Amino acid sequence: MKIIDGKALAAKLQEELRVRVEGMAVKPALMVILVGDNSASQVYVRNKARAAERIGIKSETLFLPESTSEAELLNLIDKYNADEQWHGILVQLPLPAQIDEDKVLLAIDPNKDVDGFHPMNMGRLWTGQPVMVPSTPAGVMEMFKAYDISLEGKQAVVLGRSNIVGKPMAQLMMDQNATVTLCHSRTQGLKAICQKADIIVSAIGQAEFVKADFVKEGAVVIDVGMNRNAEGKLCGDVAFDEVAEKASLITPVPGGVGPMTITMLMKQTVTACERLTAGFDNERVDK
Ligand SMILES: NC(=O)C1=CN([C@@H]2O[C@H](COP(=O)(O)OP(=O)(O)OC[C@H]3O[C@@H](n4cnc5c(N)ncnc54)[C@H](OP(=O)(O)O)[C@@H]3O)[C@@H](O)[C@H]2O)C=CC1
Ligand SMILES: Nc1nc(=O)c2c([nH]1)NC[C@@H]1CN(c3ccc(C(=O)N[C@@H](CCC(=O)O)C(=O)O)cc3)C=[N+]21
Ligand SMILES: [Mg+2]
Repeated sequence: MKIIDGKALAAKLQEELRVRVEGMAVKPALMVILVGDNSASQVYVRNKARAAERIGIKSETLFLPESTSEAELLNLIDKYNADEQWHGILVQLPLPAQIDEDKVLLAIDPNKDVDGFHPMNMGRLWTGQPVMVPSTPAGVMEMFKAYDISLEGKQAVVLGRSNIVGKPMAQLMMDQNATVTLCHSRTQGLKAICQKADIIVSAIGQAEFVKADFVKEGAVVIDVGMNRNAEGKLCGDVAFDEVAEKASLITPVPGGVGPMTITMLMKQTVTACERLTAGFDNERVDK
């Protein structure tokens, strides 16, 4: 068994981005909007700010109260859409109950949608013309590349069908010629499906759900989950110690997918800046 070191790979890719940004006349700028005081979200936005700083990306985090109305948030998004100094706009999810997430994602200019969550960018991904790719699945694909994991003809199983992880993950792997099975809470016979997989990507948010008997000898196991176990310790969806004995490659939590997510978000911000300063428009230009 070998551990896929997301932290080290993220550091390497961030250094490459730093060099790329050094050569840019206009420095990329990212606006992160956090509504409410979700403690996990605070950690994530702090990690994003740190990575931006290391790379030379300007970033600002707007901390809005839990009581913020949908109209207030939509107004702010309009403001940053129109403001040329910002190339990326990210609204941290989840949002408080009074705010409709779909409306918010639709309001962000697709050219500035560094999360790749706007329906336009989602649609482009599914039709094979990606511009902005959701950062978590993009980070997993970078791991496959860095560790020479070919997806060609492989049986891949994705656990979780969310718009931000499971669905784009399945699409990206299919695009690399894997045969993908997308599982969710209504899937019957989930364990047996996993047992046939060459590659398992778990993104369900259930601590230690994927056990050793789910996993074929030699499979690759990617753990996207970010959970707290009974002792309050950060852990993934995979029972790491027992699964590690069967997997050929496995990601840890922390230090696996999380740092890659942050890094791909930074990469998209750099790309958004390059495209916007070159005058590309997502809605009109087929590039
Ligand atoms: N490391 C990183 O960078 C990131 C980590 N995460 C983490 O990944 C996990 C998933 O996130 P996200 O996609 O946003 O979560 P969602 O809650 O939006 O989606 C969870 C998905 O998992 C499915 N699911 C839940 N329980 C089970 C189960 N017991 N068996 C099978 N399927 C199940 C759900 O099924 P159904 O659709 O039927 O309800 C749903 O499709 C979370 O732990 C989150 O914190 C998320 C983003 C980035
Ligand atoms: N609009 C939006 N975009 C997102 O990309 C988004 C989001 N909302 N909401 C929440 C999820 C989750 N997410 C993570 C970011 C960083 C780590 C991360 O840095 N993880 C580290 C350490 C985390 C820790 O110490 O708690 C690690 O796994 O090693 C994890 C998860 C982005 N998300
Ligand atoms: Mg909501």
